[in-house]
This record gives sequence, C-alpha cells and structure tokens, in this order.
Amino acid sequence: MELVLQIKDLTVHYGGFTALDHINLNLEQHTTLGLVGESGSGKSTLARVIAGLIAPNEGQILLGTQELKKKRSREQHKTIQMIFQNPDASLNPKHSIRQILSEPLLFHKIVGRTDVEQRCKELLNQVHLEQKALDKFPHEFSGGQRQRIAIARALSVEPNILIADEPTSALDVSVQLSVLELFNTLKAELNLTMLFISHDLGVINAISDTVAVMRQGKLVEQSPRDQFFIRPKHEYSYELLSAVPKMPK
Ligand SMILES: Nc1ncnc2c1ncn2[C@@H]1O[C@H](COP(=O)(O)OP(=O)(O)OP(=O)(O)O)[C@@H](O)[C@H]1O
Repeated sequence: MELVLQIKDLTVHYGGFTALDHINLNLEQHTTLGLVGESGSGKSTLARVIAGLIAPNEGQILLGTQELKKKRSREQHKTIQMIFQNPDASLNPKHSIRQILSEPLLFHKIVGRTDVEQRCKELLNQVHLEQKALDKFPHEFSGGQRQRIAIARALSVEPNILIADEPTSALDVSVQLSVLELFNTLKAELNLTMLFISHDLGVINAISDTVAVMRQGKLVEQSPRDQFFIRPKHEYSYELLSAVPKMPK
C-alpha cells in the first residue's frame, strides 16, 4: 500500500508546554486512520499541523515524497482539507451556499465558470442535500445539514487527504449517525484517504481501517482496527477500551 502521508518526529510546543512529543504516524492511500485519545491529548493540534494551520517546532510531514514546509503552495493547501467540529468554522454566514461552494472551485480552477453551477449541484447531491439549497444561507440549515455543506466544500477541491476533527461531536445525537454514515458512503464512493479524529470509540470503530492512540502528546499505538479492538498493543489502549461501558458491533 502506498503511504500518502508520513509524520516523522513531529513536535509542537505551546510556550513551555509540549502538546505533541515526537509523533510518528503513517497514512495509507484510500484508508481511514481513526485518531483517538482523551481530551487534551493533542489530537486537534496534530490535525492542525498536518493541515498547515500551525507550524511544528520539530519534525517532518511528507506528502508522498514531498516535504510540506511552513509556507505551503496553493496546490499543497488544496491537497489536505479539514472538517471541523463546528461546521460554522468553514461557512461564511453572509455567503449563499452557491458562493460557498463555487469559491474554492474557481480559486483552485477545478472547473471553468460555465461548469460551476453543475459541479455545485453534484456536490450537494454527494452529501444528500437538495439543489435548492444553493440559493440559501448557512443559518437556514440545521447543524447536521451545515456539516454536510462543510463536507461538500472540503470535497469540492478534490483533496488527496480529508481530515475530520470530531465532525459529529457538536451535532444532536439523532443526526450524528447519519453524518457518520455519509462519511462511510463517501469513503467508499470516492476512495477517500482520511484522518478521522474522535474521542468516541464507537465512532472510531465504525469508520476506521487503522486506529492510532494518543496520550499526553505522545502516540502510544497504531494498529489495524480489528486488532486494536480485540487485542490492543498498549496498556493505555486497554484502559480506554475498558472505560467504554458497551461497544457497538
Ligand atoms: N493555542 C494553544 N495555546 C496553549 N495551549 C494549547 C493551545 N491549543 C491547545 N493547547 C493545549 O494543548 C493540549 C492539546 O490540545 P488539543 O486541542 O490538541 O487536544 P485534543 O486531544 O484535541 O483535545 P480535545 O479532544 O479536548 O479537543 C491541551 O492541553 C490544550 O490545553
């Protein structure tokens, strides 16, 4: 299997506090890596460094064979897209859904002007929203629908890697499952490569091919999903698993 992303000895300090401590992690093409760990273990920091939102103090990020530096090219920015816990982080409230979806399509020259409308409709279709959504604004949608729009926006530029940071955690329990199912459908349909962050082991079990565990800024385990849930390698993973009252599946 081809490695699309390699993280080598990645370290991030916030002042005197070490949020990431020499992290090594590999992401294989067309697979989903589930990143799990307690609150404050460094999951979001890792996601942000990979997405280029924070510069690391030490270490390397390799995209294929190319090293991602602090200053990234437009192409490199396009390649890794991120979905946040709160969809509003990536949706401008003053813009219609048409504007929200067309802007990255045109900026990154994914399609020409004449094809933008059609591509926006296809993107909405992909996230199971109706085409009439194009004329509306973010506040006219529910939280789950807004997350679908954020997903469509991230997918619009045809990224190589999608990072989803707790994408269902801020949603009502009733819609969490449908958004998770959407991720699973998209994963299969589009052959996505994903880094999927969640503190919820049920969610991790449902979406991941591989599971990585973080604790206090360190990566303590990276194992195939089934192995992690049946026979984890690290003592801390056992602790996490035994803290869950009842696992789905
Ligand atoms: N900008 C910042 N300045 C200082 N400390 C920070 C900053 N961002 C995060 N931290 C600290 O770094 C540690 C890791 O935070 P991070 O958000 O990466 O963890 P997390 O595993 O994603 O947690 P959560 O699940 O609660 O989001 C935490 O102790 C946090 O308080």
